[in-house]
Amino acid sequence: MNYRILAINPGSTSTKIAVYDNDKQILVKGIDHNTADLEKYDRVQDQFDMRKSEVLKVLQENNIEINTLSAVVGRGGLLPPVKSGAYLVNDQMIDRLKNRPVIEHASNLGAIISYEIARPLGINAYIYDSVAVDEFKDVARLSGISGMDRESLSHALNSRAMAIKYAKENNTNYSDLNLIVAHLGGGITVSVHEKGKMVDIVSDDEGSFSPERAGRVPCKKLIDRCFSGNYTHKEMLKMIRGKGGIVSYLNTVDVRAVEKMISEGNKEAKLVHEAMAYQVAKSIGELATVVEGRVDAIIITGGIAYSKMMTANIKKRVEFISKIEILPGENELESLSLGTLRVLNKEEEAREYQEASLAKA
Ligand SMILES: Nc1ncnc2c1ncn2[C@@H]1O[C@H](COP(=O)(O)OP(=O)(O)O)[C@@H](O)[C@H]1O
Ligand SMILES: CCCC(=O)OP(=O)(O)O
Repeated sequence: MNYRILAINPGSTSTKIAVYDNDKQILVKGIDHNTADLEKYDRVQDQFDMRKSEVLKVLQENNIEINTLSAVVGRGGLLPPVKSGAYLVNDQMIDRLKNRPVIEHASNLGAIISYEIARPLGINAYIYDSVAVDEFKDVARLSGISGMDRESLSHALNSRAMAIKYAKENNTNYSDLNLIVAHLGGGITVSVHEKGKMVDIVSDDEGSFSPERAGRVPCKKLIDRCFSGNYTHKEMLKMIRGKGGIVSYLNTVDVRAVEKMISEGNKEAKLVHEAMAYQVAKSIGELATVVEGRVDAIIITGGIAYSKMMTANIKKRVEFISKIEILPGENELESLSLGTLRVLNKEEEAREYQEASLAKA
């Protein structure tokens, strides 16, 4: 059977799409959205029409008729906790993402755009390995404040795909290994995978700062700033997501630009670069305790894993824990498409999204 799959990955500044004929990629395209254009929208949800029409335009320009599609898959957004793998997009999921997302995030549009393209065609829309994949053990949920549990929000799609790829390349099974995966992109999350389950993470507000996020910051100082009267709620959120991390020190989110500054002798750039590596290493060390030190490998992935300077600085601090595998870039469009192909081929089953039955069902 031949299947054609459209994969959609909305990010903070771009929408990446790919079309696969079975496991063969026939189109890949990153649609960049102008920052000034995006700032016109109050909520992520308001960008729906603009992003959907850009996706359809790219398909048209590349002579891909939408009625040749077999399924559409979007990066799963900030839902309440879900399991790993595929979910069929349904009205309940759309209602949640449109009206009550756990956090405003571009990936919330993945399911919505997919659904709106798929529905008139009479085909299914899916999400795969959502940001909200939650396989935490109970002990991982406590934050230290009753009623304020930790949340499993991570780069699950790329992190799980890289962990599975590592296992395959080493002729073993994901479910036989303990792995730590550090995803280093515009946001950074680090996850620990114990025998095929992502049992804990260090999220993008619990660990390292990243190009555009603050990571863990001193709580008391943050509270004082919130109540200083100088900032709105929206401005404070932006300070930790969007305008935090590297950009707050160096006015760029591009690690390549930071490395150029370092090569030109900029000492602050060197310190910030080193501090990020130092913080990522601390997150890896923290998660090694979850599996009591029995770590088969540490995988470093994401766009920043292309940086030899960054990976070397992380490696020197964590190689005492386990061997290091560098798998640069992010494989999200391929992971979405191939996951959906497995569903279409009936090798995997897509779950039904139901609000009440979430992660523990
Ligand atoms: N060759 C490279 N060397 C250093 N950093 C890189 C390289 N390629 C990409 N990056 C950095 O990776 C980051 C983006 O990573 P990516 O995984 O694409 O993130 P996102 O999908 O969150 O935007 C940017 O900071 C970019 O500068
Ligand atoms: C919350 C984890 C997912 C995430 O932040 O994704 P991006 O880095 O792509 O924004």
